[in-house]
Amino acid sequence: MKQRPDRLFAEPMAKVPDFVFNEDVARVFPDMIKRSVPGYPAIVENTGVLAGQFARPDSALYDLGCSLGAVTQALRRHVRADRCRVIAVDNSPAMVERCREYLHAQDAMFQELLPAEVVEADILGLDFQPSSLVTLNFTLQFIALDQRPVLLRRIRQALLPGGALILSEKLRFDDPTEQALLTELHLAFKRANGYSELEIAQKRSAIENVMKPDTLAVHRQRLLSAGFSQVVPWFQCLNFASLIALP
Ligand SMILES: Nc1ncnc2c1ncn2[C@@H]1O[C@H](C[S@+](CC[C@H]([NH3+])C(=O)[O-])CC(=O)[O-])[C@@H](O)[C@H]1O
Ligand SMILES: O=C(O)C(=O)Cc1ccccc1
Repeated sequence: MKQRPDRLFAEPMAKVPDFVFNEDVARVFPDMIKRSVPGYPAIVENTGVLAGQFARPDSALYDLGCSLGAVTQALRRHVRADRCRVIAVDNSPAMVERCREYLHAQDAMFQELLPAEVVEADILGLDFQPSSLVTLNFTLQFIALDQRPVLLRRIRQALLPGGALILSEKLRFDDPTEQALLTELHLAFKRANGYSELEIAQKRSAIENVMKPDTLAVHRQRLLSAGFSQVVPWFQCLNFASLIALP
């Protein structure tokens, strides 16, 4: 499928509107996320590999906040457990429409893929089926702070023994030196990927009210409070990390 470059914040804006996952964002999303999130391709591909170890027969695999379904595609490439199905969920109509198109294209290219359905819904209102794997790939950071514990508790309750939640997030750091260093290095990553100072500044202003990163300590404590027994970080690239949470 054709890859369009992200130029959404390239021209000066009188007032930068809050970031929303609309049609404009969906159109450039693969380019935007690869150039903005260090380690994103490695996290997506290896989420599929990890899922292969946790997936159990006759269970659901959830991709929550699926956007265009990159994680769903990785799950379908790597998971071999019998009679598993992927349930990809997003509340952005533009993302869901394109996600379905991408999955149909994957169906046309490969045989014997896991069945996948894309549901247009708020993940806070889901009635979870018994599940061996749940992924929140850069989605929890967009959920209201007071809703995060409720969502994690529901996920924990849906998880079967031997299953896992894979949680990927941008991190914030309490230590000012660590926060400043990793923020500066993330800026260098964006510049190296062709974003201008104006694009970087306007994007930052667009996401600051809608995307609220937590520290690793907050994530760990909240997961344990939600009933998870153990939290194992498996990937970090600058201020972006991914955790395995075991039921
Ligand atoms: N309450 C909600 N209910 C459903 N979806 C939501 C909600 N809030 C936000 N979203 C959706 O969560 C996604 C977050 S992007 C995930 C990337 C993807 N996982 C990827 O691996 O490519 C991360 C980013 O852009 O940094 C968007 O598609 C939102 O519409
Ligand atoms: O943290 C950032 O600076 C980002 O740009 C992350 C991001 C990536 C894609 C959509 C929204 C936020």
